[in-house]
Amino acid sequence: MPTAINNWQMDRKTGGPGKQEKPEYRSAFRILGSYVGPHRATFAWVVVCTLIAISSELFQPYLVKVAIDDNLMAGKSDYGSLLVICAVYLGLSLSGLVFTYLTNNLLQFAGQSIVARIRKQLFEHIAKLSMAYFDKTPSGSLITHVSSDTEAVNQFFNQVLLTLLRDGVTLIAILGMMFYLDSTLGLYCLLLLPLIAIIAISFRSYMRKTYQMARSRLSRLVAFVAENLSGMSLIQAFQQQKAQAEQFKERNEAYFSANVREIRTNVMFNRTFELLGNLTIAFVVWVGGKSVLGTTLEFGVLYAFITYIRQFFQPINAITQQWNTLQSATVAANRIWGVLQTEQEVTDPAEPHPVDLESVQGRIDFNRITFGYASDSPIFRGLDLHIRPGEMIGVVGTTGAGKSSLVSLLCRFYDVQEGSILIDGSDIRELPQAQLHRIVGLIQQEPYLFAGSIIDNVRLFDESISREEVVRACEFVGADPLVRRMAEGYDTRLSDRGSGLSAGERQLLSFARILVFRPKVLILDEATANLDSKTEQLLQEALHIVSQGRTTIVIAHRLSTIMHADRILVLRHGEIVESGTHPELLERGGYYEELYRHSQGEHQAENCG
Ligand SMILES: Nc1ncnc2c1ncn2[C@@H]1O[C@H](COP(=O)(O)OP(=O)(O)OP(=O)(O)O)[C@@H](O)[C@H]1O
Repeated sequence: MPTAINNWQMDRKTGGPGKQEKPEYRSAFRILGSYVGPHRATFAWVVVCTLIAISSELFQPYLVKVAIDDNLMAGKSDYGSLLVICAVYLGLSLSGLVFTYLTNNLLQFAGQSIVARIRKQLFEHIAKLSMAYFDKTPSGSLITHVSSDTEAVNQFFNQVLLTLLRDGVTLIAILGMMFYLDSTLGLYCLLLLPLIAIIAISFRSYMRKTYQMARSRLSRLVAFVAENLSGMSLIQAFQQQKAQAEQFKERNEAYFSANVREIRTNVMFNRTFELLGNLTIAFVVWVGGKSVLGTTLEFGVLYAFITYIRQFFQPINAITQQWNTLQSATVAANRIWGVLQTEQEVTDPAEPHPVDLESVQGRIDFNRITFGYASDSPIFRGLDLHIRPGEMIGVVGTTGAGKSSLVSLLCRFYDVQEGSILIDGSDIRELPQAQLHRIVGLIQQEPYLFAGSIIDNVRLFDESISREEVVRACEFVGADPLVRRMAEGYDTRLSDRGSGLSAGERQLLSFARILVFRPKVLILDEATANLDSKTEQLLQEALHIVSQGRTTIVIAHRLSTIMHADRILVLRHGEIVESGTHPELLERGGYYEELYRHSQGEHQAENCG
């Protein structure tokens, strides 16, 4: 929830999301081009089909010209050839239809396949990135990469590419036909090109601005809604609905006005082009009409010319309209590439040394480790800690002392800067990560549950783990009665992150998960925080069962969770300042004893209450 509040404040300070990135066309085309390779044949067919479709459409006015000049105007009563012309006209219309359909389908298929591949690559790559990357990158921007950015790339293939190809070729072909029919009139039309370019360029920058404004205001609106949804409990608890509605209204109106401005600009642009087209037709009717009257030009040629002029403006319009899409696709492609190029900080060794999982004993050695999230401010400076197989270690300490960081290092979410961490004498950097995570199991304060059935959540979608094993694990940790009370028992589908369950119930399921996966080293990071004493008692019992035969590290603020540990460590500013059993530490009269006295006071207060 603090994230949501911080974002609201940031948003207010900066007035919305950051500046639009500049498109880098060359690198974007190189990136997108690299995906085209496997679909080369499809794209070749797209070009062929497009050329046939364009030819079919452009020959139609020419056919009418032939009918007018060679038949009607020539005064022939040759119904047979007129019928042939009509049949060919119909054939061309049909071929235009069929080949346009084929072009669209082929391009859609290739485009969608490329985008599906990019999306898959992105998702798989993001899942492999190190925790340091997620510390720096807001999840919102990753969601944008996987959803909107890939969609922008999709539009590149299905809209921009198609327009550039079809309308680009159409434009050139129309000019060719015009010159073929009458070079003088063709030359006049060519003179129009600079005028068209001036209009397009002057509108382009304005259209880009309005387009970008609308997009950035939309993402601001969407981000605001997303934050509100994730922070709904806080909003309701603090009665912030009215204040939030006001802020939403402001963003909504800003998006509305940006949209209206964008539409107005587009309409203005289209109408200006239409006006220019009509003026050109009027000009051609005047100049060409004079020639027809002077019998230097055939009537059919004038007819075909007018039709071509009408067709001439449509592709220019379409290409200009695609400019914005091209820009956002370019930015998106570069952004996606940026993520795909991000290297993992924690990697598997070139030659990993796998161990036999069954023979792992669970001995852990932190050998003079030095680590800091920023390398110039270490949390641990040469920390030494050695844990025997099967030992249960309790870790307490002040906030920010480095308790969670210590276990993050053991899970290899980050690598130490100096020293080493060994499991049974093997450096964890030498183990394949997949194996390390089978050896070390972590239960956090907020257990993560996926949308899926209870069974799948416990066995993490691993079908090789039988239903019976899951049920047995749940029985062991005391989760079975809770599951059986649910409407569909073990097949009950959990909603978003298990929101239908209490924190304790979710935690019980994550204990069962640990039993099923049988890691040799078990870590509990504040796993019993935020639970009432009754649920905590239930989890204590579950922990007792789960920790049997395992090296267990328990980080806890509540001393009741770790009182019976074989050894308790007190961490302060990244150093172990006290170490011993519960009675030993009490006798010592240090930080632990102070903590214990404090917790006893709380306990008595709770009982009195
Ligand atoms: N991902 C991170 N990026 C940068 N700094 C971090 C990160 N996680 C923790 N820190 C910092 O490292 C220090 C140790 O944090 P850590 O979470 O390990 O403490 P802790 O003892 O578990 O605290 P708590 O009991 O409050 O959970 C703190 O100063 C914290 O601000």
